[in-house]
Formats: sequence, C-alpha cells, structure tokens
Amino acid sequence: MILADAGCEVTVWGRRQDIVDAINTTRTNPDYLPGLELPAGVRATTNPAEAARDAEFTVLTVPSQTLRANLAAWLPVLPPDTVLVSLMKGVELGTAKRMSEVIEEVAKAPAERVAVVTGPNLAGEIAGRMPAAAVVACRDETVAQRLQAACHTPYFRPYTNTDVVGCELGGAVKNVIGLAVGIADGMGLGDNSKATLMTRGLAETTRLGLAMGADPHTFSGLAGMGDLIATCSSPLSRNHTFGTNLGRGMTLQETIAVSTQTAEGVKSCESVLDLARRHDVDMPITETVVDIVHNGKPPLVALKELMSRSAKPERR
Ligand SMILES: NC(=O)C1=CN([C@@H]2O[C@H](COP(=O)(O)OP(=O)(O)OC[C@H]3O[C@@H](n4cnc5c(N)ncnc54)[C@H](O)[C@@H]3O)[C@@H](O)[C@H]2O)C=CC1
Ligand SMILES: O=C(CO)COP(=O)(O)O
Repeated sequence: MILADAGCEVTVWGRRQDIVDAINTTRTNPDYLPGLELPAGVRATTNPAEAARDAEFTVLTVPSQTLRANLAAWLPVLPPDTVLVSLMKGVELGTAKRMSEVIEEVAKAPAERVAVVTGPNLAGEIAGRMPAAAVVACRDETVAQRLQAACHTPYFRPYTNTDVVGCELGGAVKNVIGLAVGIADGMGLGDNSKATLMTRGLAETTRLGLAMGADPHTFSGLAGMGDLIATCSSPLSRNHTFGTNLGRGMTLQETIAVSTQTAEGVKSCESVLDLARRHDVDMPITETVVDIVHNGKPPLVALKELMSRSAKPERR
C-alpha cells in the first residue's frame, strides 16, 4: 500500500489463491486487514516469476524462520540487479544470522544490494494511513535513498541509515523485550516495571549491538527506542499480546493456540540469546524471556531472580 501510494507499481506474491483473488477483485485482504482498501497500483499473484518480473525492489516479508527456504525457491526468478529489501524482525534459529545476512548468503548478493526497512510501524495503524516514520537501512547510502523515495508518502516518512546491523538488532530484540513487557502487564506489575524493562531492555540491546559493530546512536532512534515504545505500548503488537497472555497465566500451548499471527520474539528470543552468548554479552531480560517461554519457568520465580541480581552501576 505504501509503495503504491508513493507511485510504484506493486505485485504481491501470495501462497493462497483465495487471498490473491480477493486482492485482485475486491482490493481487500479480508483475513489480515479487512478494513483496508488497497490502492489500484497493487496486484497479486501466486506466481513468483510474475511478482518478480522487472522488479527494481523485491520486498521480502515472510516469517523470519521461513526466509531461507522461501528465498532459495524464488532465487531463479529474481532479476539479477533487484534490490532485496527485508521487512522482517527476527534472527534465524541455529545460525543466529540476521535476515540481511541470510539474504546475502542465499542470494549471493553483495551488502550494497540488500536493504532493511524497520521502525515503529504497526501494520494496523499503517493500514489506516496514520502518520509514522521508519528507517531505510543499506550499506550503500544511494540505494537507501532510492528506496526512501520509493516509499515516501504524506503519512509515511522514511529516514536513511547505513547501520544495517543496529537497525536489524533494534527490530529483532524489541520483540523479545515486548514479550517481557507483555508478561509484566499480564502479571499486573504496573508502569514502573514496564519502564524499567524497556530501558534496561534497550541497554542490553545496545550492549549486543556494540559487540557486533553497530552504531550505538541507532538504538536511540526509530529502529531502537521508537519501535520498542510502539511494541511495548500497543495492544496491536502480537509480541506484547503474546506476553500478556503468558503473564495472565496461560500456558505456552494455550497462548500459541490463540495467536493467529507471527510473534517473532517467541522463536527469536532463543536466537538472540545465542547471539549474546557468541559475543559474550550479558542479556538478562532476554535470558528470562527464554526461561519463561521455552523452559517453563514461572513468571513470578523469574521476576524474583531478575530483581535479586547483584547491584551494579547503571552504565554496565
Ligand atoms: N505486522 C506488523 O505490524 C509488522 C510486522 N513486521 C515483520 O514482518 C514479518 C512478517 O510478519 P507479518 O506479515 O506481520 O506476519 P503475519 O503472521 O501477519 O503474516 C505472515 C504471512 O506469511 C505467510 N506464511 C507463513 N508461513 C509461511 C511460509 N512458510 N512460507 C511463506 N509464507 C508463509 C502467512 O500465510 C501470512 O500471509 C515479521 O518478521 C514481522 O516482525 C514488521 C513490521 C510491522
Ligand atoms: O514490528 C512491529 C511494529 O513496528 C509489529 O510488532 P509485533 O510483531 O509485535 O506485532
């Protein structure tokens, strides 16, 4: 919708013929965004070759853990000079790779042909064309500027950044912190707890970023603090909602059963912790989320452990 509103011709690939038909005939996607009427510049197809034909930009947005297999299947039909754009906010399980790294590896594309769009962009609000800003990150600033122009509309304001590592980490780790804040909200712990988790969550994100060569300023921008605030404050966030259900006492299986859309943090908390261990970085909130979500630790026990960690100066 954003790209079409900015004047691009857009072809969406989808797996399900019924959704593709609905987009082409009624200009709506009834299962995901029923209130949204898509602009005339958007067409849909189940044929990846048709979607990719002559594409200046190929925007990739499937659940992060499925990117590698999907991209490998699409590779034969992608134009050789297309810019590969990730909207995904996850880290691959097993390899601990960021999505741009998976893209570079699978497509054998140089970093200059891979970009990331991230920031506080809850889909439900974007669909209502409510004002939002974002970050378009690419190692090659001229490519970032081309993409910035392609998605700049009166309601969507993209900024460029060349710190791809920091932008991607901001997006992936905020989902894990969003789960933590959701759990705290579900337990009824109040706004001081929420502010503490967000602030200390951003501190551990920044520690990881520094160890991985990111620019620390990125984490106080839209891809860091901006997205963290949106995710941790909004009932539209799937990660926040998932955490709230856990904090209210639902089991993991019950929570998964009522979640119809992707909450990336549920899987990526493990790959983010993996990254932290590979870089020897302490990420206590992420570790706590893994313990609650995957190791069955009761939230009250986890809370006591977090609060009884040794006292230390704020900046460490
Ligand atoms: N929804 C949002 O507000 C935002 C989402 N994102 C990111 O976008 C990415 C995708 O999330 P959403 O589209 O929101 O999730 P979603 O759950 O709403 O939609 C996922 C789509 O992928 C399809 N899908 C599932 N498994 C698949 C597979 N194996 N192969 C191909 N397609 C598959 C589903 O049918 C569905 O159409 C995530 O990384 C998320 O963090 C980023 C910014 C905002
Ligand atoms: O990334 C998002 C907002 O920027 C969407 O957050 P959720 O995936 O938690 O819904």
